[in-house]
Amino acid sequence: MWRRAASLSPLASRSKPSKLCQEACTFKVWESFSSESEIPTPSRVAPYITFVLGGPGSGKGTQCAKMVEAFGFTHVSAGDLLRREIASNSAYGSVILGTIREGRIVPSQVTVQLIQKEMESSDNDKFLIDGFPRSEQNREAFERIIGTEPSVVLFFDCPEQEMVKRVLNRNQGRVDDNIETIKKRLEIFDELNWPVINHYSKTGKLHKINAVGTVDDIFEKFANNISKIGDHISLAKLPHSKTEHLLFFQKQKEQEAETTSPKSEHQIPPQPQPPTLFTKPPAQTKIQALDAVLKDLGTSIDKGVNIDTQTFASLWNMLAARSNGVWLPEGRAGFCMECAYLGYAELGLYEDAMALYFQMEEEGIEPDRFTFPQVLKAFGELGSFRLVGIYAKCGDIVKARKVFYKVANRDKVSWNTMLTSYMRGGLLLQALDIFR
Ligand SMILES: Nc1ncnc2c1ncn2[C@@H]1O[C@H](COP(=O)(O)OP(=O)(O)O)[C@@H](O)[C@H]1O
Ligand SMILES: O=c1ccn([C@@H]2O[C@H](COP(=O)(O)OP(=O)(O)O)[C@@H](O)[C@H]2O)c(=O)[nH]1
Repeated sequence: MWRRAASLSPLASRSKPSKLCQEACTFKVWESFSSESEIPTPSRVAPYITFVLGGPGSGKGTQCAKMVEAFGFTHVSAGDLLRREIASNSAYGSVILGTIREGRIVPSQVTVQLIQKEMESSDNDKFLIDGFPRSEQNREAFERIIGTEPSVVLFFDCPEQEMVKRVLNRNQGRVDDNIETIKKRLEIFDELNWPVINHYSKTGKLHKINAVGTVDDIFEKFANNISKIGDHISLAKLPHSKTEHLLFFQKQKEQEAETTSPKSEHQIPPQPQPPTLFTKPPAQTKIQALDAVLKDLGTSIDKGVNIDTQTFASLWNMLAARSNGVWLPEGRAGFCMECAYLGYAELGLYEDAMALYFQMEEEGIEPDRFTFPQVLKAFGELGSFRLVGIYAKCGDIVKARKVFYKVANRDKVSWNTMLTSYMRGGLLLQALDIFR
């Protein structure tokens, strides 16, 4: 579930002097804006968020528009949201206008709140957040208020000269597309955006894209980078022409509709299945992409970086590889299973998580320091008698028995479930045996 923090805490106390404090300096002006009434926390699956970073004119907006058309992401441009706020003549419009005209950054809570509203008004769960976060304060505010982190961060790397040329030719009548403001924006970008880029580089989420070249060439790199982490696009299947994009996206939607919507009202919608190991491997390109991601994550974990659960969940989605079942690269089976486990647990799919845990146990994979607390949590959330039931229903009496004997306080329900399982399996002697 993705969640939001209950309140917006002022940024002023964390700020330092100099340009770095410009957000905080204007905080008072925005205070009332950010104290709007809270909207109840939505009950939704964690969204798949991609931050799209890059200097002014690096081509973020152009590429995001293409991703929307081709793969159905929802494009949330922070700059567009702010310009919309100005156009709506809201009480804060004129202050936002002044900030943009000077090439400075609008206080984090204002932008985050606009992003939040935009995300909540969308039915989609795949977002490209363009031109945000522009500072560490932006990033921290997003994490605190929205309560989640991006799965992927893309950085469009473009030389300054090229950016200036593009912005001056943009011709959209923007108040900030003039040489003075561009200089200021580039200065601010250098000072405040690099720490964000470095942060995501350290967490292994950052993918740098060379933003010089034709729009189509860059798009291919952009889409490939997103597909490395997400399960939304298969690298091997990535189409090239515009018509192919549309057909591909249409097909994806149809497939998704088939797997998610019940055929009739009596039919139970399909539940995520625990992974089946070592089924048919996917195409070579996908194997390489998976290997690269796993290597990155493995290295980060080895270095002690705490990989966030959203990434684990994304990895799990990727590993599920839909119709092919799950394919695990050699030597990383344990790691992948743990990721999958954490993905399940984080999504609240405790039954699946526990089923996978027992599979891991059978494979001789011990939970590590990240997984173990989640195993305990899943046990607590699920109640062990339900596990006995799950196994009994699947006809796996050996596992059911194992769980049953692991539970210290066996209650009436667990005794009954175990007994019924034995009876159902025709194991009368074993059924009697549990009373000894
Ligand atoms: N690869 C490219 N080569 C040349 N011009 C480009 C390229 N990508 C975008 N542009 C143009 O550069 C300008 C800035 O692009 P835009 O997507 O608005 O950048 P950003 O959102 O990063 O500020 C636009 O006029 C756009 O048409
Ligand atoms: O998260 C954001 C995004 C944008 N802006 C302001 O909006 C301007 C335009 O941003 P946009 O992303 O639209 O343009 P780009 O910099 O990509 O050309 C920036 O210079 C900032 O003044 C901001 O304050 N916070």
